[in-house]
Amino acid sequence: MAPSALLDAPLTTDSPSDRPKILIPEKVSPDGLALLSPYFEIHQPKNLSAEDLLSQIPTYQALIIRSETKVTASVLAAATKLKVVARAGVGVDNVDVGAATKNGIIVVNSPSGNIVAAAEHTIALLMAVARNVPAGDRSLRNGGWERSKLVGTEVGGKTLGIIGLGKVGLKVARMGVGLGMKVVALDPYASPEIAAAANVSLVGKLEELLPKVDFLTIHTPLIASTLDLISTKELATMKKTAKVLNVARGGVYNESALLEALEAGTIAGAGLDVFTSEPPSPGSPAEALCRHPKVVATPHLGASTVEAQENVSLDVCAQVLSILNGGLPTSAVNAPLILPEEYKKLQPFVRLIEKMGSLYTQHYSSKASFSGIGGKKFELIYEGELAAISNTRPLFAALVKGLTSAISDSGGRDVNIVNASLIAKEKGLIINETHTRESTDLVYASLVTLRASGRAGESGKLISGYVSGKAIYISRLDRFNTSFVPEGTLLVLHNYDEPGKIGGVGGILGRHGINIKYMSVAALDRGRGRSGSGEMSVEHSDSEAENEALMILGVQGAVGKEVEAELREEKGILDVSVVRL
Ligand SMILES: NC(=O)c1ccc[n+]([C@@H]2O[C@H](COP(=O)([O-])OP(=O)(O)OC[C@H]3O[C@@H](n4cnc5c(N)ncnc54)[C@H](O)[C@@H]3O)[C@@H](O)[C@H]2O)c1
Ligand SMILES: O=C(O)[C@H](O)COP(=O)(O)O
Repeated sequence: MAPSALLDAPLTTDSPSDRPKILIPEKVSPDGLALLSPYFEIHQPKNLSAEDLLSQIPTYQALIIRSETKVTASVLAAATKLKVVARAGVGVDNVDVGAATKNGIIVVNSPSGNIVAAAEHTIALLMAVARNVPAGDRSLRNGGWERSKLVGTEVGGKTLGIIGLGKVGLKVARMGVGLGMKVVALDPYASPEIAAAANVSLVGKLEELLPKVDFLTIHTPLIASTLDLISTKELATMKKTAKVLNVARGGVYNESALLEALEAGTIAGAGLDVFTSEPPSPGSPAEALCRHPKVVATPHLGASTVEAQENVSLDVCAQVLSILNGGLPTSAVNAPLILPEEYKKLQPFVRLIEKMGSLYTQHYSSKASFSGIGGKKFELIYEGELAAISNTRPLFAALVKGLTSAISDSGGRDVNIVNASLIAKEKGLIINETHTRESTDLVYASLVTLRASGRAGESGKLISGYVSGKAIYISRLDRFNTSFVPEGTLLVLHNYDEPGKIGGVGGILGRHGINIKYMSVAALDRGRGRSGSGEMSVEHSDSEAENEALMILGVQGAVGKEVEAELREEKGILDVSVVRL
């Protein structure tokens, strides 16, 4: 997808110092950066220390990294402006994704940009360990000509064991088959059909796989279940002639156990691209492995091809561009996938629902009976066309943002699709979404209703809204049908529906220099509301008097406490709330 597909309004090319800033502390291909440089100030410091990253991160909106930068919880907590961490590659084990989610920071990666590179590097190591290529090269450079000492083994006809038949593993499997190898794999989540189509025999247990293989390669992520997956016990069950490969992550083989097995002749060799600490720390088993005569080692070069680096750079920079412009990523690690077409349809409703949430909190918090939003049950009811959209996560997030923004203590952190559920949980909000497709008498293409029910004894509340073109409207507030744009400063006055009210209120506002921009008088809904939400029951603790109305005024000028108090004292005014949307 072209990055511009998600852009609503083009980003401005302000003078460099005013532009949002992007930090790129590692080498990332310039292909993707060209997408960003017209709009953002890009900093590419060399050898940025952990301390420098921590002190500099607060000024950046985006951070683009590879596998060397450690994006810790402390870095993310300090990153008050950061919207996105983009990993120009696959593995995000150097990013504290949980902390990013908590802070509302999207983590994106490039899940397929370097698969070919990683698979080809695995095959390069396979051939190198099978045919002693590096040892021959080393010997020759030192003036040697050691032919009989460096006799290798053919891979054709041999058994290649693969643990992890995902994107890289499957590619390696196909390449192995191409080399004439028999391929056996272990992956509890792999599709048997895909494996069969690639001529791969799946086995169910490690014990079944290990004794069979001449070469073993692991292509899993490093997670709790794969840490030290192959250690002393497992190595002991392998052929003495077997050789192992690791182009996944350091730690899937226990490095001390592997070193011992090579020393003891339990297995014959290893090709290693990744280590538990990179570069291996002095004196560590990883460092000893790199120097070991039976090992061919490379410094995490699996993704280091020109082509892969172009791919991953373009992938993540397009996502950074989209996110910094309020759009969506295409492959977020900690956010749900939403198709761009769906997101476009949802966008005006995102604005509407955020305003509805904010209107709810501000309008009702002025009432003596209001007991906060925590512990309340909210229902978002989607009617009409909107009911057909299944992925409404942005609408859920918009409600959480709207409800909490007026009372936010989230340290200025935005509520977004990444952290909305977490924040809702923290604030004790219970939010359900209902898709009502049966609504037949809707005036609008889609209608959204927010229904809030309080704790026992508290009355329920309703707010409905709709979208017309790009404009958003509130069509109902509790028992009153209305139509106003939820923007700017609004005065919501609950009053008796009798002559003179407008003049009295206008007089007070005029005396305080407050300009009325527009006014909407909302009448009591006496039947099924035209908005379709009339059948939803609203409990009232207020008087059920038939002659009540709501007056909604869009005003310009500061509405202070004294103005509010004066309005409350005005004859026939039952209640007043000031809402800033
Ligand atoms: N060296 C490099 O430069 C380089 C480059 C690219 C990828 N990688 C690494 O390669 C690894 C694989 O990447 P990928 O894109 O193929 O990932 P992937 O998610 O597509 O595949 C991983 C596979 O591992 C399987 N798996 C998970 N736990 C398992 C277990 N306990 N036993 C067996 N199988 C298990 C999963 O089912 C999945 O099929 C990752 O660790 C990635 O970071 C390294
Ligand atoms: O996870 C990955 O994408 C690979 O390990 C590549 O890491 P790199 O970007 O640091 O080369």
